[in-house]
Amino acid sequence: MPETHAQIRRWHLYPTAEDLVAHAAAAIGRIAAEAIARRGDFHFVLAGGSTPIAIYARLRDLDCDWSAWHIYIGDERCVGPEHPERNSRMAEEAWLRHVPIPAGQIHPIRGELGPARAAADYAALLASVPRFDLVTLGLGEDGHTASLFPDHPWGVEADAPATLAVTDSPKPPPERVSLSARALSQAPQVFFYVAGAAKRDAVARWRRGEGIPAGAIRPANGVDIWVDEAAWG
Ligand SMILES: O=C1O[C@H](COP(=O)(O)O)[C@@H](O)[C@H](O)[C@H]1O
Repeated sequence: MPETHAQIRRWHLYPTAEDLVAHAAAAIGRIAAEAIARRGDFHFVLAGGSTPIAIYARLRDLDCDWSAWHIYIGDERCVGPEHPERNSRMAEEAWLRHVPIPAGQIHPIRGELGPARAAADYAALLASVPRFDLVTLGLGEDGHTASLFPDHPWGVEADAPATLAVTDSPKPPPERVSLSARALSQAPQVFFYVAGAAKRDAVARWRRGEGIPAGAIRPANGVDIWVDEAAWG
């Protein structure tokens, strides 16, 4: 559980964001193929924001059994389905509408319901999910991940709910839904994508062991952080 052990971090440093994208997309493809070979399906939690867009675009070219993929999202902004700030719309445009994953296996958070109802709705869905094989996350300039922000609840406790309703996010839009740190920590593999000089300060704080939200994601196998040189500093 997140509060009972330290975060194990494996940093993967790439010269450019393009290198990071190529290696991260290939790793996702490998993990998917292994999960499908082992159990017949692949349960994948997506990061939102702008950093993963190029990775998602790469995934369009994967040669794989798309019928075995099940897609979730780690956080959502409470705006309409077609709003430009909607994380699920970003993933749809960059990747999902270009591949034949069955529509019933793509599970957006219904941010249009507002934070409380959307969080409850998604928690009910997650209760029936057998497992996550891979969770992917980003890192905000203030150290946030998913929609877990500094000085806000992160849901690290063993009995924390799977989802949190956020009503006062410091980054717009203020209303959001996030998977809790506890839920995001329940995967054998957790990747963070971190690119660009704007993330340098957050990376430095994380490396120093400061208490940023990204540090609250503590899966038993540790986390893999894919970082470009601009963010590494
Ligand atoms: O608001 C959010 O920000 C973080 C970081 O996004 P990025 O644009 O800096 O890559 C993201 O991981 C999260 O999903 C999103 O809702």
